[in-house]
Amino acid sequence: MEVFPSPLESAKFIADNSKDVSVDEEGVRRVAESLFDKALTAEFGLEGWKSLHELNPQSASKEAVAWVFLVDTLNFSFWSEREEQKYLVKYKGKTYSGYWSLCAAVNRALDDGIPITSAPYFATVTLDQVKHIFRSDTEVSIPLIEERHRVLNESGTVLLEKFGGSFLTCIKMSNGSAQKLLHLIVENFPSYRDEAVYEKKRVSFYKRAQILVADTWSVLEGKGDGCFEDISSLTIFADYRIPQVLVHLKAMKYSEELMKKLREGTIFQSGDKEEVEIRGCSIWCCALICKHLLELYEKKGQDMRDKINAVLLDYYLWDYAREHREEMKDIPFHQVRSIYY
Ligand SMILES: Nc1nc2c(c(CN[C@H]3C=C[C@H](O)[C@@H]3O)cn2[C@@H]2O[C@H](COP(=O)(O)O)[C@@H](O)[C@H]2O)c(=O)[nH]1
Repeated sequence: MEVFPSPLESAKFIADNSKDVSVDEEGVRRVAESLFDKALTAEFGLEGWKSLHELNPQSASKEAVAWVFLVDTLNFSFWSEREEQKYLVKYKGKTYSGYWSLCAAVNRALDDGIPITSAPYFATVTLDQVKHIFRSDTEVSIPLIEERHRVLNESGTVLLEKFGGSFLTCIKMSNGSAQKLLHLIVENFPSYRDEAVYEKKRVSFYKRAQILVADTWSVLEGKGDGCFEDISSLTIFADYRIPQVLVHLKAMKYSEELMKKLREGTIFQSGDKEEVEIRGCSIWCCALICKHLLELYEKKGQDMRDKINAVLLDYYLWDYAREHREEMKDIPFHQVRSIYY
């Protein structure tokens, strides 16, 4: 059995050695306090995954699980070099950008009778078919279209060869363990192996693998095959929006030098020191926010461990970032073209 570095241990190691990114303890405390009342609302709960997002599947069927697997296999790199020229998809009268444009394109294909979520289809889908399915309603195409085609064929082939063509089989093999499912995903689907080397040590983030476990938990409403007793062992998902919102909320800080590079629009490479520090410190910062939030409730005699975890904190912060895009525009996000997030 291969050894996988733990994203949480990786994050602590990165945060302890980071030069250009730091977690602000006082800021973390303030964010935890500001979330105290929120933690009890529907916005923070597992139900929000369906009730707040019309493009997400509303059922807990095998087809809904297949939808989650397909979307999280393609859940990466939606940012555009110029804000005014973006990939957009119109669906049922609404125009969607970023991650939601991916979901809109998938739902549009399904409505057109294209079985995009079925493994025999996406294992052999052609590049031209992928270009048609993810066609844009602007001049700007979806980024990394060739890589998307490659990971679709790769993931579909693995699903067919190892799991009878169904991700639900993979979920059942995890026997209700989030960590087991995480390892099955990283072990069998190469495009999910989101790792780096930092200060000569192998570190992991497993952003798409962890969000796939989390979205599986959400779409199955934490019940049946989706009841993971260790769901709280997952970390937040180190994308390019969570770091932005943590800096905006002053729970995390960038050095002057890094801020200058970000403001100049530097394109980093996957695995660069700055990128690893941004992602690792984001995971560690959110682990501390969760810890403080649980302690605040403990002081009031309330054990909130089944209502507060990194998954729900992540979903809340990610939705917050989308709703506060305007206020956050002076905080740059780090630009990397990568299939990992
Ligand atoms: N940390 C974290 N990263 C997330 C998500 C999601 C979608 N999850 C939604 C689905 C159900 C839940 O209720 C969530 O609302 C996408 N991403 C990442 O964001 C980036 C896209 O950003 P923008 O360009 O602004 O759309 C890109 O790296 C993408 O991989 C999340 O939840 N957490």
